[in-house]
This record gives sequence, structure tokens and C-alpha cells, in this order.
Amino acid sequence: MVDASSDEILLRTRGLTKSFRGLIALRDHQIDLRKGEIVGVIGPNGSGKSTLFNCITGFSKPTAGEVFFRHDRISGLRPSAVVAKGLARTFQGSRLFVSLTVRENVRAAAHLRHQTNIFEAVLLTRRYFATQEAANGQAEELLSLVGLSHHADRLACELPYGDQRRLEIARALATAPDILLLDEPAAGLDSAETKQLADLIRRIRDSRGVTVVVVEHDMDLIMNLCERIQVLAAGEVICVGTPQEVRAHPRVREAYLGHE
Ligand SMILES: Nc1ncnc2c1ncn2[C@@H]1O[C@H](COP(=O)(O)OP(=O)(O)OP(=O)(O)O)[C@@H](O)[C@H]1O
Repeated sequence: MVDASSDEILLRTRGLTKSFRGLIALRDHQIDLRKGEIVGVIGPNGSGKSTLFNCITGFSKPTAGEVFFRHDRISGLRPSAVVAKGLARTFQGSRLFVSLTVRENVRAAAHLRHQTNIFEAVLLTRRYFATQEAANGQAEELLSLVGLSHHADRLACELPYGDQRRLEIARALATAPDILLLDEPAAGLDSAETKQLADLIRRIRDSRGVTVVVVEHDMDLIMNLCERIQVLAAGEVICVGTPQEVRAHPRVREAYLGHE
């Protein structure tokens, strides 16, 4: 069991801004993420939540501002370089390899971490086999963590929707991240599946020490799961606090909770 959260700051954004032809989707964003915390990002549709994830993970180039992971500036890096630093994400829609099995999906992601070069693969070196074995072991461990071991040999496209979402999380974890960013992980899940998801996210943090950021519209999930919540409205941070503080904040009620 890993200590819940520490004072170590893993991720910082400063002045992070993104505009699309004049429309400011994210303005002067700032957050300090502490190691081991579970943080929620909420806000009405179009408030900049996905833009924030895209700017942090290299899928979108910020117009201004910076992102730091530990002491490294990561803004401007390609998505694969951001993953290699230790940040993994899931997307709003499914991005599984539907024609691969569940196990193969996790193995494919593990390659981002356990890299072997083409010569080792052709020459079948000892290091190549060791790397393959490590990736296999890790895939089994992750499938067990997300409760999908019994589906390991099924095609990803055959899984029920809720299982596919958990497979996406296993795939992100296969890159051995320090920070996991989940974009609307509960979308399309029923209330029992959403509860299981919350348990899984807590398990991931508790057993692996992974810091988690969740963008979600499901208020019950956010309020029950997150220790700290940041609220965006029209691209700006309007409040950061505990679930209780956020719930009681007048600007949040006005911008978001009032329109539930
Ligand atoms: N590639 C793009 N080109 C132009 N405008 C964009 C682009 N991506 C996002 N936007 C705009 O930026 C604003 C913020 O969008 P974003 O998707 O970040 O919001 P969101 O909070 O994630 O919304 P939702 O909850 O609906 O997913 C919106 O006005 C959106 O239309």
C-alpha cells in the first residue's frame, strides 16, 4: 500500500492557454498535482476539460504557457514522448485495437515501455526474450487488476462496453505511468459499473501510487472519488477545493451545478 498523497508536486501547469482561431478554449490554466492524489476536473460542456488533457499529453500544442512534469518542461513534446516521461491517458471514445485480443491490446501498449530494437527481434537475443517475458507478466498482472483475466483471449470488440473501458485503463497502465489522466471514464456506464470503476481507480492509486486526474460529468463519481476538484467554466479555472468546498462555491453552483 502506497501513502495516499504526498507533498511532492508531480505535474504543474502555468499560464496554459489554447486558442482556436480566436476562440480561447483554455485560459491561463494553473494546477499543482501532488503525487498520489486523485483530482477531478469538472465543468459544463465546452469549458476546456479535453483541451486541458490534450495540452498536457501532447495531443494539442498550447498557444502559451507551460507544463512541467517533475523538473522537466514537457509542453510541446510529442504524445509518445509524454508517455515515455510517465503520463498516460484514456480518451472519451474507445481507441482499442478491436481486431486484437484483450491480452494483445495490453501487450501492444507495454511495448511503449519495454522497447526492443528490430535487430534484437530478428536475432532473437536474450534481452529480447527477457523483455517479452516481462511484458507478458505485466499484461497478466494488469488484466487481473482490472478484472479481465478471464477475457484475455477474446477479441477486444467482443467485450461488453464496460469491460472495454476497463481494458482501456489497463492499456494506459501498461505504459507504467506516474500519472493517469482519464477522460470521461464513466460515460456510458450504468451505476453499478460506475461504482466498480471508482473502486478500480482507488485500487490503482493505492496499490501502485499512481496519481489520477479524472474529467467527468458524473457528479456522484467525482464527489465520492476525488480528494480535490478543479472547476472550469468557459476555459477558466473558477474554483479548486475539496468536494464540499466545490459544492458550496457560489460560482460553481451558478456555472455548473445549477444546471445539473
Ligand atoms: N480542434 C478544435 N477546433 C476548434 N475549436 C475547438 C477544438 N477543440 C475544442 N474546441 C473548442 O474549445 C472549447 C473547449 O472544448 P473542450 O472539448 O476542451 O471542452 P470540454 O470541457 O472537454 O467539453 P465536453 O464536456 O463537451 O467534452 C469549445 O468551445 C470547443 O468547441
